[in-house]
Amino acid sequence: MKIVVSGGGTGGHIYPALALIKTIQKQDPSVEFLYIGTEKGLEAKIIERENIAFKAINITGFKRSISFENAKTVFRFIKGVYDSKKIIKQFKPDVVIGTGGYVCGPVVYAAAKRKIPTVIHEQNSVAGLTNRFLSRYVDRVAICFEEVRPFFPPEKVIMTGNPRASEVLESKTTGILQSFGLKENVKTALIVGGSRGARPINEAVIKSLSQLSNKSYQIIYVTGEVHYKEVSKEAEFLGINHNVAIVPFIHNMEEVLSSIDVVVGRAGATSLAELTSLGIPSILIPSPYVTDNHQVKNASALVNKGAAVMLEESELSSQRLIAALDSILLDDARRIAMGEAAKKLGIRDAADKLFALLLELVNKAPINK
Ligand SMILES: CC(=O)N[C@H]1[C@@H](OP(=O)(O)OP(=O)(O)OC[C@H]2O[C@@H](n3ccc(=O)[nH]c3=O)[C@H](O)[C@@H]2O)O[C@H](CO)[C@@H](O)[C@@H]1O
Repeated sequence: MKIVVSGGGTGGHIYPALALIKTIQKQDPSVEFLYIGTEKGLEAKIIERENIAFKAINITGFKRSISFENAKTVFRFIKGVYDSKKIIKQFKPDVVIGTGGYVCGPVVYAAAKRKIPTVIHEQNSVAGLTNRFLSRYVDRVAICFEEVRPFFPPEKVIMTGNPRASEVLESKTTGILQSFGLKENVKTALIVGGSRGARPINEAVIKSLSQLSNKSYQIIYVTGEVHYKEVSKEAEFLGINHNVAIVPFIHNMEEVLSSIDVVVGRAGATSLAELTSLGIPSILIPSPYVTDNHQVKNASALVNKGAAVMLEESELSSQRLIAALDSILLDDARRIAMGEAAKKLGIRDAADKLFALLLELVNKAPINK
């Protein structure tokens, strides 16, 4: 069997794709994959590290206001469809899956037009623009939140959950905290502003560093690649203690998460799938800069069940951040209750469900289409 996978821009669209690929490779090593992304998105770097065949097309997203850039995007979309058709004709996939981000648009559209079975995977509680457009053409729409169902043609929708929820479960590793220069038996918070880092979170964390470095708990603080230099300089100036480890990005997040007691982060859907799968309490600061404010809706699904607390970016301050961390890390009963509430929300067999959906489509498809 041959599968084309496409998804990109940010980690939230790429890691579910990668988790699905890894699950399928384990269950059927004969399956061949081709990943189609862009050179500029995070996918080029992430997929390259995994030894998966990768082809890039050139495409950008639409701007919300009318602009000359949008005219260029239309042209790039048409060119993207043309290039995707060529790649697809050559690779001859049995099924094509898009996991979000604008790169999926031309790839999945081209596949549907060539009558190849197609699936899109929507991670969020509000549908992304590309997935809304593609849902008219694809065979199935796999979702992770019930709230998103009404955005799509009802007969195509199937609840699978996010494959990353399955992957993080299998990755219990010991000695991870030591690899960050931290202690193994001390309560640990992970602070991370999504896959690209978030300046407003970084600003609040920098202001909190001196106080945090005197706490009985320890911190892994992921700045985001582009912010790392600036944050490290500030931290050096402040002379932080050895209980805070600062890194630009974590490539083995699935291993690290199993040693974490609380996460402070954005409310990206893939991160939330990981947290609920493992039952990790969280302090969520939804990004206000995303389509239809969907991170607030993602976060609310956890907050309403007692699995997370939400801090709006507009009310974020070092005092609030430290108080939220203290209230969970210094209160065992609360931390455990939040963790249990999170665990109840996890869909842990998501990767198997998504693979089963692909198989169903491939087996139904007429031969020699
Ligand atoms: C600004 C933006 O458009 N954000 C969207 C993007 O977020 P973003 O890409 O930040 O997505 P998520 O927070 O959902 O997922 C991030 C992924 O990257 C991984 N990771 C992160 C940091 C790191 O150092 N190492 C690492 O491996 C996480 O473990 C996770 O698997 O996609 C999500 C899923 O569609 C959406 O919900 C978000 O709204």
